[in-house]
Amino acid sequence: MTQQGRFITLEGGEGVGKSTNLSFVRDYLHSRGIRVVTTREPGGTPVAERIRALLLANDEQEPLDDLAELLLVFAGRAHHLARVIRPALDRGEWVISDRFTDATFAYQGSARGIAPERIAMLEQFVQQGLAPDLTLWLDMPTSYASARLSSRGGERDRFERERGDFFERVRQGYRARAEQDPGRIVAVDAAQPLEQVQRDIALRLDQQLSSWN
Ligand SMILES: Nc1ncnc2c1ncn2[C@@H]1O[C@H](COP(=O)(O)OP(=O)(O)OP(=O)(O)O)[C@@H](O)[C@H]1O
Ligand SMILES: Cc1cn([C@H]2C[C@H](O)[C@@H](COP(=O)(O)O)O2)c(=O)[nH]c1=O
Repeated sequence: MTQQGRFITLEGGEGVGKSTNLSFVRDYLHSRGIRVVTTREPGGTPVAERIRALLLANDEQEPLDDLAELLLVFAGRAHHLARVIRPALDRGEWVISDRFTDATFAYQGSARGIAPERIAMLEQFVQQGLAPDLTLWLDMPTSYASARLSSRGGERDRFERERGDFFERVRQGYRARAEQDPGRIVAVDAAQPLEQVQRDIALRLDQQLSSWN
């Protein structure tokens, strides 16, 4: 009998350590004999990566409209679900994604100001009830994240160039999601040294694995 695949997402603002800890979660689950597919949003397939490039591009000549941004996010997600996420779950593999729909509520909803009801409508239409089983929300003060991003260097994408309280609104958006769905979304204090962050994640994964068995 094929085991049921599980869907885990990592969420949080810019530079909180999602990619770093996604590798940790993948290796942790591998070490327990679980077959894992890792992916990311926006992106995750060649077509969805082209949509990602559109979303992240800095085009000062023609700034992207907020509603167009939202629809592009869901267009990429529909394709990603059809080509990668659903097939992997159907094969009994676990999927770990660097960001998913909580990011849409935080960025397009809380930060850009699109009504959550509109996002929820698209969520239902595109995902047809499919949602993460567990979300690790890596949370830390926005000033820490911006210091980490500065030390990483490189050119900033369209989101990373946002100013004012944009990232504070993103953080509030994630907090609101976590309050609405405390059984699924677990806050992890991402301002701690990496070893402690990963001890907290491992503890949470252990609890979750035993409750799923
Ligand atoms: N707990 C930690 N303490 C200190 N530095 C960390 C910690 N976690 C990650 N970092 C460092 O912070 C930087 C950003 O980490 P990472 O790229 O994993 O974040 P991210 O959330 O995936 O970023 P992005 O939003 O840009 O995709 C990297 O240089 C990483 O090594
Ligand atoms: C899934 C998703 C993502 N975004 C934004 C958030 C980030 O700024 C970029 C992705 O870059 P990163 O390397 O993962 O930091 O996309 C968004 O606005 N809405 C979404 O649903």
